[in-house]
Formats: sequence, structure tokens, C-alpha cells
Amino acid sequence: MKFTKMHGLGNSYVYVNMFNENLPEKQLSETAVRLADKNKGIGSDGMILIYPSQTAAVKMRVFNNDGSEAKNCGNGLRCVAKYSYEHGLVTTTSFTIETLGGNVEATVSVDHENCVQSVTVNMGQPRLLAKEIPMKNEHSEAMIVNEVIPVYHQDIRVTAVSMGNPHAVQFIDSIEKAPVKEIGPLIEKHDRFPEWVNVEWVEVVSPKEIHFRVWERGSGITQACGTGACAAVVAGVLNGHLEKESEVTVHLLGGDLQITWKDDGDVWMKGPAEYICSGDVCL
Ligand SMILES: N[C@@H](CCC[C@H](N)C(=O)O)C(=O)O
Repeated sequence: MKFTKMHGLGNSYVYVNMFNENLPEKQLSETAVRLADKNKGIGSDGMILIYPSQTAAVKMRVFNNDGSEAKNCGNGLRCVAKYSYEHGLVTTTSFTIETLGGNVEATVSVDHENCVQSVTVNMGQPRLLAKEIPMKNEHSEAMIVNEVIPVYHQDIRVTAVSMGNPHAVQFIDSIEKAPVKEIGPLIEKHDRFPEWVNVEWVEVVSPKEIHFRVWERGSGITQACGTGACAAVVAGVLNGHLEKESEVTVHLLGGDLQITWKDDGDVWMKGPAEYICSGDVCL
């Protein structure tokens, strides 16, 4: 099977062009696990499949490195946009990408050689009600903003945001002290989150700048999470640390993203997408 490995700020996936390849549905999950293995596979945070779409230019499906399927992936969207444009799957610089979390609009910025330098994605509106995350709560129609959940003898305050996939965001004084490895897995599988959750830590530097760390559902620590960065900015506004309409620079382990939560409710993400390698892999 032909593959291309790409990354968005160090968040790497093995991409498969399903316009040409054929993988049986029942093998997708185990293939993602095998490809992600750094010793017996290619090594990645997961696998992303690019399909023809009935409702958009292309369709993206995302698998974490434990084989679970996710409904969205911000870094993946930018890489799918670059791949689709440079491989002729689309012919315009703005086009729609279908995800299981909804359709989004991507715009590629190209240089004089028609290579994509950066990608801007309108990620759509965050979903904030407990039932939309989903998060178990006495009132399923309530938002979860800076609410305490007990985690292993500690009370941790989280703000819950869905960007098509679920996120629990915490604010801390120093990003260097984020207990990602220790607390991440406990919140990821906390019984308040029936579909599990991506877990983020945020240090607010100024109304236009934050530091960010993530424990991703199904993949653990990664260098970056695009949907997580969007969720962090939304949570920052909801908690009064950041402002709507303001472009926020999010410093992730793998580099920076620019995120804006607009007055009309849409969240915009701008950042890079890069190739690593491509080739054939034995399945
Ligand atoms: N790395 C991604 C998110 C991938 C899916 C996530 N782990 C989930 O299970 O929801 C991003 O860049 O958004």
C-alpha cells in the first residue's frame, strides 16, 4: 500500500490516498495500530485516510495510534489540505473537507512554485453543552466552565469544549509544571467522559498568547493538537483570559498555531503542514 507520512507541528500521521488504495473497513483499526508502531511499522500518532466525498471535495477519517477512530483532527486537516491540493485531488485554493465531526472549509496559501506554505481552516462553531461534549452532568444542557472534577484525590477544574471531538482544558500558572503524563490518562478515561476526552493544559501569557500541552485521547502525549489549540482558545475566552475576535498565538511543543474565535461563533486555525516521507508499506 502506498503511504505518505506528514506532520503538523510534529503531530505526525500516516496518510493513505483512498482515491487509489483499498483497505477493508474491518482492517482499518488494526492497520492504524500497526503503522503507528515505531519498531514494526512506520511510527506515527495515527493514520489518516483521504476519500472521495459526496458532500465535500474530499473526506478525512482519523485513527489514533491505539486504533480508535476520532471525529476530527486539526493538524490532520491542514495536512489533508496540502496533500489534496498538491496531488490534484482539488483544483481550487479553497475547498471543503468532510470529517465525521462535520464539514470544514480549508484555504491553502501557495508560493510561486504552487507549494502549500500554510493552511487556514474555518473549524466551525465549538459545541459547549455537556451533552454535546459528551460529558455526564446533572444538567445536560449546561456548559462546563471551570468546573471541579475529582481526579485521584485532587480537585481539578476543567472547561469542556467539543471541536467535533471532545476536549477538557485546564489553566495552570506554569506550563513547565503541567502533569501531562501523570494526570492526562486519568482525565482521558474519567467516568464523566463516556467517550473519553483529549486533555489540555494552558498557561496564559497575555490576551494574545498562550502556552499549551496535550494528552491526546487514544494517542497519549503528542507534540501538537490542532483541535485542542482551538478548544484552548475557546476555553480561554469562556474563562475571561482571552478575547473573541483576537488572534491568539498558541505555543505548542512542536511550534505555533494562530487561532481566532470570531464574533460569528466560528473558530479559525492557521498553521503549517509538512511532508516527512512517502513509500510502500507491506500489510
Ligand atoms: N491530533 C489531533 C486530534 C486527533 C484525534 C484525537 N486524539 C481524538 O481522539 O479526538 C488534532 O490535531 O486535532
